[in-house]
This record gives sequence, structure tokens and C-alpha cells, in this order.
Amino acid sequence: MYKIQTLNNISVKGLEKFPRETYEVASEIQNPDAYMLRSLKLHNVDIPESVLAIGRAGAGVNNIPIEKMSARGVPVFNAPGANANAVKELVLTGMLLGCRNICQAWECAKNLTGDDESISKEVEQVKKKFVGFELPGRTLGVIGLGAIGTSVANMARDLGMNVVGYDPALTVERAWQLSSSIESANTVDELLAKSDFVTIHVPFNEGTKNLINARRINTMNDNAIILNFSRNGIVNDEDVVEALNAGKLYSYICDFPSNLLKDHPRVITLPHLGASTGEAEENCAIMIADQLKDFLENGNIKNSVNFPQVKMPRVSGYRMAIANSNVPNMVGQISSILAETGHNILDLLNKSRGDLAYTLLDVDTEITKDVVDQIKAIDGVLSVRTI
Ligand SMILES: NC(=O)C1=CN([C@@H]2O[C@H](COP(=O)(O)OP(=O)(O)OC[C@H]3O[C@@H](n4cnc5c(N)ncnc54)[C@H](O)[C@@H]3O)[C@@H](O)[C@H]2O)C=CC1
Ligand SMILES: O=C(O)C(=O)COP(=O)(O)O
Repeated sequence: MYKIQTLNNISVKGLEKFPRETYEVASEIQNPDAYMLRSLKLHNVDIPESVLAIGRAGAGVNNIPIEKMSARGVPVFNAPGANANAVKELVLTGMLLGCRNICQAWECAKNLTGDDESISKEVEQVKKKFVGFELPGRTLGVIGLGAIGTSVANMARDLGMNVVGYDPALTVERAWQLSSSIESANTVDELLAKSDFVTIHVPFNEGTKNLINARRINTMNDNAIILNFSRNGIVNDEDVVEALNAGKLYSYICDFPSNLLKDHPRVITLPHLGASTGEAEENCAIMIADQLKDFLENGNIKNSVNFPQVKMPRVSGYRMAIANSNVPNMVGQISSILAETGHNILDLLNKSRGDLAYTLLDVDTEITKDVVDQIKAIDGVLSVRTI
């Protein structure tokens, strides 16, 4: 019986992927084989040794101690692209809320008093305060052209906007998906100088912390709108508020409220709603459940953020999955132990990614605990599992 512990609300459509006969899935469970979570911060959680894999039902993995898991030989999975449409639609919503002053206008409408005739009169007076601007012909800068950024960029082109994108690690797959009319910027500064709206779709890490700061805001066009549906910390909120107060920026739309932001008249904050649609939650949960299941049952790895992609069809009932440091002679030492203990290797796949390597091998006879212990004892072996 495999045990999956859910640390956040996960769509039942994903949880249904785990057959009840072979899986126990619960939010409270002893010695889980895998964690399934969304945004819960795992950095200060004591993760039990029983955990063989972590599945993030979403895109961002900055809530997970990836290096610590790599050192244990534990793969971390995410669900690339599974919530991209939900974020794209919220970015569009955010652009329109911002450029048409919708939230401020709605607040004003809610505060109208008197009979309906006086409300109608008042409406004609106040509406001039909320005159906005339209999207076609404006320029949207998209920082990060991954699953979300690409989809946002194409959408903006379809709406008649000019689009300039920046991503120093743009993949070939994304380049194929991007509309050919999207302009490429060589630097963030070049993108900012051209944009009326700037939207950020990069992961949070040391390289993207404070990516949008006072110096960069000062290089932007006056009255630009910044949208942050990526992560708290990528945009320096203090600097943005200062620029809003100085009349440099038009508005700031983001998914990460704080005391500084939530009541500011030119800021719209949402409670981390980017991926909160039934569709996105289902897509993410199903993708992660499939990946965890294939890893637990077969050792295969798809969409891990720290392990290589590995898929090997099964040729016998005796499989071993080994994670080790990516150093010479690991496969040699492992196969020597198997040969010495009378196992014939029927199939073997070894792949590496950075400092990690991962080996799947099928043998003709059952692998005993003693053999597992001998392989575990090899210097550099991080985790060993028989499946
Ligand atoms: N608000 C919400 O609910 C959601 C937020 N997110 C956030 O959005 C981020 C992006 O998600 P996806 O597009 O699905 O990820 P992705 O991995 O498909 O794309 C990220 C892109 O950013 C690029 N990138 C990395 N560092 C960069 C830099 N310094 N400058 C420019 N580009 C850079 C990468 O090359 C990659 O193409 C996630 O990491 C997560 O933090 C994702 C989903 C929902
Ligand atoms: O996928 C992401 O990176 C998100 O930020 C979505 O977070 P959530 O799953 O809604 O807690």
C-alpha cells in the first residue's frame, strides 16, 4: 500500500487517480511515501525519511527545499503549464481592471447614496474621475516567456497590443509557440523602456529577487502599469508604492497582498488567485498524481525540477531505482554488486542532471535487502528502492 499525504487542498479529480486498493490518500498520515501539495511552505517542515517524492500541484517550487531533497535522492515534481491558462486570464483581467480604473470606480458606485434619480445625476458627475485607456496599440512587456508568459504574450497580440518579451533561457518549444510578431528584448531594461504594461512570469529565486526595483522603475515610461502574478519578492513593493505616490506609475496589480499594498488606492491585490480555477486545479492535480504514481510504481520520472527525465518499460518483475551523485564509476560499482550476488541485468537506464544521476535497472531475480544495503553503502549513493 502506498501512502500519499496531501498538505493542501488538492482536486479530487487528481486524487481519484490513486486506486483505493493500492493507495491510502489523506491529509494526516504516518510515514507517507509522497507529499502532494500546492503553496504550503516546506522549508521549515521536518520531512520524514519515508518520503520518496514530492509533487507540487502547480508551477512554482520556491516553497520546497529542493537542494535538501536532492541530497536525499528525492525527486520534486511540478505540473508545468497545467495552470497557465488560468493565470493568463487573470493577467488580462488585471490589465483591464488597471487601465479602466474598475476597482476604484466600483468602490465609488457602491458608496453612492440618495434616491435613484440623485444616483444617476451623481454618476454623470463622478465618471470623469475614472477615464481610462484602451489596450490596442499599447505595448506589453512580458518578462519570462515560459508556459504563462508565452500564452500571455500571444493573447496580447490577439488583442491588438504590441508585445515585447525577454527571456534569456527561452526554450525552442516556447519559441515555436510564440507569435512571430512578438519583439524580443535583449535586457530587462530594454523591455521596460518600451512598455506601457509590464507583466512578470519568472520563478522566484536569488536571480529574480527585486527584479523590478526603484532604479528600473525610473527607466520606465510614465504612467505604466506593472502586473505581478509570479511571486512576492520579485517586485520590490516599497519601490513600487513610492513610484505610485510620486505619480510615476499608473497602477500595480498583484496576487500577493500585504499591509503596505492592500489599501493603496492605486494598487489592486488579489489573494493568490492565479491558479484558482476548477480547471487549473484539476489539471495540476491530475498531472501530479500521474507523475507520482508512475514514479512510485515504476520509478519513471517526468517533470521533475531536480531529476532527469527517465522512462523505461518494464521487462521483468524486479526493478531497482537508484539516485546517486553524478560521479564516475557509480553504475560500475552497482552492476558489480549485482553480478557478485547472482543478478543478471535485463535492462538498464542511467541519466544525469547536474550533480545528480538516476539509474533504473531490471534484473532476473528478486533483489534482497542485503543487496540493497550493499548498494546503499556505496559512497555517493543517495537513495535505493526496489519496485
Ligand atoms: N499567481 C499564481 O497563482 C501563479 C504563479 N505562478 C508563478 O509563475 C511562475 C512562472 O510560471 P510558468 O510560466 O508556468 O513557468 P515556466 O517555467 O514555464 O516559465 C518560467 C520562464 O521564466 C524564465 N526565466 C527565468 N529567470 C528569468 C529571468 N531572470 N528573466 C527572464 N526570464 C526568466 C525561464 O527561462 C522560463 O522560460 C512560477 O514559477 C510561479 O512562481 C505560476 C502559476 C500560478
Ligand atoms: O502554481 C503556482 O506556482 C502557484 O502559485 C499556484 O499556487 P496554488 O496552487 O494556487 O497555491
